[in-house]
Amino acid sequence: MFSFEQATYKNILSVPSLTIHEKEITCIVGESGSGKTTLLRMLNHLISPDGGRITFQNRNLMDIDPVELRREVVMLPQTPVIFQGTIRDNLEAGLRFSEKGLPSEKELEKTLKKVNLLKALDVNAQNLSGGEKQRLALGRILLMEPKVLLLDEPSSALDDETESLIIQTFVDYAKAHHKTLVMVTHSKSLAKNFADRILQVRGGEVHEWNY
Ligand SMILES: Nc1ncnc2c1ncn2[C@@H]1O[C@H](COP(=O)(O)OP(=O)(O)OP(=O)(O)O)[C@@H](O)[C@H]1O
Repeated sequence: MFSFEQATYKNILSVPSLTIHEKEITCIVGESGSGKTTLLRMLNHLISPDGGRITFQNRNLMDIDPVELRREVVMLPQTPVIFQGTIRDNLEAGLRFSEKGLPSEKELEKTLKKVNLLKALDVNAQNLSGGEKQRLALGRILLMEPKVLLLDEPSSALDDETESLIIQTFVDYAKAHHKTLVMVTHSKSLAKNFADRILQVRGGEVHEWNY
């Protein structure tokens, strides 16, 4: 689905050859600062390689309109983006951005239940806790129904229970809907539990980790 060909980024990453397969759960592990987030950001073209190329469904990422790409390849960053306004505004934001139709009231409420956010749609999103904001951002992504979900490890500000809930929700969703999930995690045991394949970033290189 994604293919790296001699792709390099500054002196941070050098990836001569790497394929990320469709409908698999790929976990990315590696020490802090090794380049895991950088790798994830390359997949939805938040940054582009300064050498070589990356393809998505056999098309060079450079040739794909970023709005079109991010309709299909959606990232949940370490610290979620929360917009001014209500929970409803925030749930609808992704669909507005990707120029998709807006969901019904019922769909919005169903999504809140899915991510275990038991709040009214008209609540001001700024007043939510860190974990609730993370779940709201997750709900926004689920509504977009992208082909590929990119999950950067939820910030360490979250308690373990909330973190595993978010990851579990992502994994269940990806499995049930045959989505491709690429997930950064510091936890090798978590990766072993969930991943079809584990990639390790180390010394600027990316290798398959066979445990
Ligand atoms: N745009 C950039 N320009 C220069 N250096 C950068 C840039 N982006 C990231 N870096 C550096 O590249 C390295 C890898 O960063 P990255 O965020 O990808 O690591 P990580 O493995 O995700 O770390 P963590 O587990 O701590 O989140 C770090 O040393 C970081 O400071």
